[in-house]
Amino acid sequence: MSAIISRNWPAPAKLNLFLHVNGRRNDGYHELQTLFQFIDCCDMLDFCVTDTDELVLHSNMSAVVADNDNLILRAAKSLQQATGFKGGAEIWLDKRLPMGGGLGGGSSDAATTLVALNKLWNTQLSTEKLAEIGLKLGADIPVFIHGFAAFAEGVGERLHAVNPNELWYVIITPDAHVSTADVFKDPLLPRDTPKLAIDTLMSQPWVNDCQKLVVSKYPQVAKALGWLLEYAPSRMTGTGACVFGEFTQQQQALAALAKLPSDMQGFVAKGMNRSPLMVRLSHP
Ligand SMILES: C[C@@](CO)(OP(=O)(O)O)[C@H](O)COP(=O)(O)OP(=O)(O)OC[C@H]1O[C@@H](n2ccc(N)nc2=O)[C@H](O)[C@@H]1O
Ligand SMILES: Nc1ncnc2c1ncn2[C@@H]1O[C@H](COP(=O)(O)OP(=O)(O)O)[C@@H](O)[C@H]1O
Repeated sequence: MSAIISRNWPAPAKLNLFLHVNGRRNDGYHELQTLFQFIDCCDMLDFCVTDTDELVLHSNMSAVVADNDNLILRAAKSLQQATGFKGGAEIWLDKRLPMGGGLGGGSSDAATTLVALNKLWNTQLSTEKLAEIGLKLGADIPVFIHGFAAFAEGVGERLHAVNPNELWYVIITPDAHVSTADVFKDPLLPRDTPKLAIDTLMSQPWVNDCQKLVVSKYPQVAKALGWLLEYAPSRMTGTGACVFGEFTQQQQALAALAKLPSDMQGFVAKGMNRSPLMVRLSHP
């Protein structure tokens, strides 16, 4: 009998609708306040439970990230260790999201792996426990595990559900790799934005405190943002390099994208306050 494959587990991307750096902690990490919203563009994962403890990943990105470094295998291993589960899994990743651009695809893949395997292995960890395991692998993983748009504090682990408008976005992926570590190391990064109270979020102008620094160092990001600002309110997500412009109508977003110069790459996406992962979780 052939093994059963559980298919089509989505790992959506996120945007940081704003990102404030409030200070630096003693351990070197930065205190942030950010507003996470998912978008309807996803990597897709399939899983098959196996009898031995082996974890095997098949993907269309393996040449870029070594298996040992892949957050998917690291997440699966962490779940085995936390639960003592004796079996393993074969995992297929269809990588569709641009990597390392502040869209959180790697973190989302890890979150989907934890949520899916917890169900398929019947290990029955709570969402909070999964988020705790995820946080050790990356600061953005908990929000993908909880699956609701959130105002996040700390390094991104203290989450409060919020409902920002689900707008349409034109997202540009500049041809630049921005290292998160380098941005946070830079002496020119502003680190003193006063903390916001949650009830004032929607009435504040939304900014990304990393943007000015990244724009000054990466002409490709400056160019993409400059172009987008001609059409819509626009910002960078995370520590870059991707930038997004906000549109109320899909049609407007598509019309702007159609004018994108041929030396830039981009796509249109819809904001989602509920992750498609949660919808998949409720299906067999
Ligand atoms: C700032 C965000 C916003 O979403 O940027 P993006 O990664 O999405 O661009 C994330 O929280 C990023 O989280 P994560 O992706 O886990 O960060 P990592 O790559 O592990 O961080 C690399 C390095 O950046 C520094 N770092 C990271 C996060 C933080 N709150 N303070 C820091 O000082 C640390 O030196 C860390 O070793
Ligand atoms: N499954 C994965 N998908 C994408 N990146 C991964 C994965 N596993 C590990 N990584 C590493 O994590 C880094 C950050 O990836 P990603 O989450 O896409 O970007 P960001 O953190 O900028 O939002 C990548 O550059 C890559 O080295």
